[in-house]
Amino acid sequence: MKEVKDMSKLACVWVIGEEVAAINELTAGAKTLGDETAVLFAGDKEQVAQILGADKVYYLGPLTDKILENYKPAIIKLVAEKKPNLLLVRNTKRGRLIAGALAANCGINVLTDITEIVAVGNGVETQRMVYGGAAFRKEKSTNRINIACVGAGLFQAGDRQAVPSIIDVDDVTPDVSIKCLEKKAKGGEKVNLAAAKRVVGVGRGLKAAEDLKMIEALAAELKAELGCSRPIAEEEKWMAKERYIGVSGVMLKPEVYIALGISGQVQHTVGINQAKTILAIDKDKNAPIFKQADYGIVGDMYKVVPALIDKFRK
Ligand SMILES: Cc1cc2nc3c(=O)[nH]c(=O)nc-3n(C[C@H](O)[C@H](O)[C@H](O)COP(=O)(O)OP(=O)(O)OC[C@H]3O[C@@H](n4cnc5c(N)ncnc54)[C@H](O)[C@@H]3O)c2cc1C
Repeated sequence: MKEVKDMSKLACVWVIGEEVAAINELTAGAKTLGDETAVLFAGDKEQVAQILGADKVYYLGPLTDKILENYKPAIIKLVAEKKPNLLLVRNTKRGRLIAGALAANCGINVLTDITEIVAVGNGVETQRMVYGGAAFRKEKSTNRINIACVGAGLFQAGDRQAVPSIIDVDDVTPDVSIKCLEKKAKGGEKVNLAAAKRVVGVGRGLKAAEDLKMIEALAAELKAELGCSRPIAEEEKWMAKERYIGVSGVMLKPEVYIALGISGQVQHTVGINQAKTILAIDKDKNAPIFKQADYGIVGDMYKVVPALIDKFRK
């Protein structure tokens, strides 16, 4: 029987990256957008086996004394040769830099900070936030090749994934005008809030860092991850930056989000738009968070949270 092309998909979508978890997440998205998927990976060769879901992995080389950008010549050559319809990179400084280099060298359109992407004809339609998260803009790119910079949590890696075939790219001459001198493990915690099913978020309603114990106790009862609004991480520094939710932080997709002492400014709420159920607790009945919440409790969180912990324990 003749092969039937799925018209809602592009012929070929690639993912470029160096972190396996991020690559697997982007690959899950690539599979929804393209018939054929491939990953361009630079890093520890042993990690290639952990890359799942794509049809192929092009292995560029290690990153011991190098950075991903050093492989720009090989990436540009491969893209110019194979002409995938769409490339996906993480929306990080490094990902954006690769996107810029590809745009300059291969005439590719760069689609930044996207919150939604669908294949349309031979191009893509994307949505992204503008005015600091106060509004969304839809864009359509009909360019032959596009590269989208995607934040954490837009796609979710599946559980059972196919093992790709591995292709060692052999004519790689890294451009080492920038050399990696030292790598240090990042201090603090590693958390993937974007994948959490339940999240308890706390805001400026919290009076002191030590009161976090009360919030942690609630999160523990609910088997939930802890998150926060930006001021709690950036200003107070009571929680790691990886834990703040919103336009400049993490985008959540949990079953349940509980907002404690968070007023609900748009820069925060865009990060919880995709939560299935939102419960808000705030002492101000006019707090904007109540407009978005499915359930609301107007009250002092210092009274409501211990009462909830008590109830859950019983
Ligand atoms: C460009 C830009 C990007 C930004 N990006 C982000 C982002 O990604 N994420 C983010 O979160 N913010 C972001 N912000 C900041 C954002 O605009 C808000 O300032 C921030 O979200 C407010 O945090 P909050 O709700 O914790 O604090 P507040 O707005 O001060 O709200 C505190 C709430 O706690 C309530 N409260 C006080 N005491 C109690 C109590 N005892 N019990 C119950 N309720 C109580 C108050 O009634 C109030 O509603 C950004 C801002 C800009 C300009």
